[in-house]
Amino acid sequence: MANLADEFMLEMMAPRAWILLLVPLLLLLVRYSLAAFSTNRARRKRQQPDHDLPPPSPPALPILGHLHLVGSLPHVSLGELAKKHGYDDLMLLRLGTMPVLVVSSPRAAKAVLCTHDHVTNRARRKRQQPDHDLPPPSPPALPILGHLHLVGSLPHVSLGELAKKHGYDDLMLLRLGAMPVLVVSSPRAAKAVLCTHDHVFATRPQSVFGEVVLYGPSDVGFAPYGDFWRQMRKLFTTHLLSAKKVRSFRFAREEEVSLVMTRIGEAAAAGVAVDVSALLSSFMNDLVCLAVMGKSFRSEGRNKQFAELVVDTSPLMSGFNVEEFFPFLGRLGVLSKVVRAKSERLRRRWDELLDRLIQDHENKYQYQPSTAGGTSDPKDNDDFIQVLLSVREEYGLTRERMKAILLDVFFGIDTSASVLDFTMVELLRRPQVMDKLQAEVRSSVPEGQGFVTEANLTDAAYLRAVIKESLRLHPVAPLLLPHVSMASCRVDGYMVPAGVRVLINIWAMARDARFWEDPLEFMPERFVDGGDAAEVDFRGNDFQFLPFGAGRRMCAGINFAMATVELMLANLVRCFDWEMPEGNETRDIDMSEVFGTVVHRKQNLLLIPKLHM
Ligand code: HEM
Repeated sequence: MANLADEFMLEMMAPRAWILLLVPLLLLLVRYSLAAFSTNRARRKRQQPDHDLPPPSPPALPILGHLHLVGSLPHVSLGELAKKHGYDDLMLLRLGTMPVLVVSSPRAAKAVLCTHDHVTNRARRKRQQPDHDLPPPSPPALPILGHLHLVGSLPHVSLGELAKKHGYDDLMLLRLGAMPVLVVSSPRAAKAVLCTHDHVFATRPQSVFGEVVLYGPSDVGFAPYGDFWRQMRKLFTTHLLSAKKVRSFRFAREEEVSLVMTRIGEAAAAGVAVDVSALLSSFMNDLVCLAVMGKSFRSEGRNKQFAELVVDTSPLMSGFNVEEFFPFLGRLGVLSKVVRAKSERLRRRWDELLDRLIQDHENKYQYQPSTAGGTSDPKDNDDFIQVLLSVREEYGLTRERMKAILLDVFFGIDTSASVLDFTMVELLRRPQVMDKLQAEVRSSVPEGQGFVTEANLTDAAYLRAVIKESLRLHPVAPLLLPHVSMASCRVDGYMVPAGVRVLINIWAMARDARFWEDPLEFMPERFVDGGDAAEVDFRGNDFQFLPFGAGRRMCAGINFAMATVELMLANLVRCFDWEMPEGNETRDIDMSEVFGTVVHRKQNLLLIPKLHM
């Protein structure tokens, strides 16, 4: 045995035996090392991938992708799927056409949400501070209607609420039927549209109404932007409604106001209620008739005919008509025929009244174009028809163009009457404001003087603040008149395509707590010295307050409107104290509105006047 052991030991010590023993051992070692190396490499590759391969995906179906693998509880089914395939960290799926990365481990979550957070945030930031070619954001839409079902009977209110709900505080792109509409809800975006890019947004939409009732359109308010509009606007602002011309109508205004005060005085003496809303409308109508025709046709009933025509025309002007949202319906014929027929009927009624008036003027004044420049200079006290006849050569005015311009003047009636109506209601609801206003106006008129004149009102700061506050809380054109983009344009970082209708929601901006203190309170004090909005005016430079618009298409009748509203309001509060009819409280006054080109209160205001003097 010992020999055998010795022999074995000797064998082992021999070099050949060592080699024989070592080779299989080495082979085994290499195999294990290689196996360990390759598994580690695969693990490492999964753990710290350093290649351009996408994350792994389970097998997918042709169109559905992995959609059929996602159950009603996606967190559960995605968890099970990842586990089943061993995709413990990341798994790339395709749900329909949408690629989706599923993150299932803390390490991968840290990589996405912490290490590479800037990549995901960049996309979010891009949406928040846009500087790209994307259109403005839109809420979800329905297939054919688009967002039409979201616009209620008071579009300024529903559009304001919609913008707020989705956080689209500046711009929001809607589709009303087939029509793309940009809704502007912040002063910054309004400034971009009406000031910075005013030249791009200065045109108006086309409509059957404009084509038929406004002869083309050949007026100022609805004419497309261009040389013709520029000429008509110049005519309007230099000859019809310049500050000088408005001053020259001062006595006519004072006379019309005194007539109204006399009528109210009679009601006061009889102790009966007055329909203040109706009275204000007929006052504005009579005043405009006087400005246009040079004399009142009240007794002949012609003033009333104009008033009725304005009321009948108003619904077609609002720009919220079905055939405009669905032009294909128009092309089918039925709808456009109805609208056209309605417009033609209105146009015939306007023609009948205006043609006669213009003809009378032509016969009476025998207008001859002057030799030099083809113009005879209009005089200060000429009525509007006289003015138009005297400059017709200079401006190339046809009979139709004259009528279109006169229509714009008539459309202005409604605005001022509605402003006065809203103001009276707010004053009744706030007796302290009424008292303060009455004190200011009454103290500015010398004792013994009958009615308030414009000369008495030069320092009436509170009166102006009251009117401003009324225009802020109740802008009578809450979406302005519609503008249209003439080219694609970057607004506030978003790309607005050409041909988009633009609505500026001045109603929402004037009630936005970001720009106004206690925005829903009627507080004229904000506009007087020391108030937080003392420097804010409505002349188109303060974009949180745009009752007359801003830029090129801003209201052309602002001087005429303000002079009239101030004088009428001053007389109403100076000559009378006002009470609600028996059994009614001021808190019962219905503030609901009716939308149109001009917004009105739904119910007429009935009040009992008490003579002050
Ligand atoms: C308080 C009364 C009034 C208010 C609140 C008012 C308001 C407005 C507004 C918001 C616009 C549209 C601006 C835009 O689209 O950017 C406008 C346009 C216009 N307004 Fe007035 N308005 C008033 C009275 C008048 C009066 C009395 C007249 C004429 C006698 C008049 C003539 C016009 C005209 C011609 C335009 C169209 C301007 C254009 O497109 O170039 N407005 N007005």
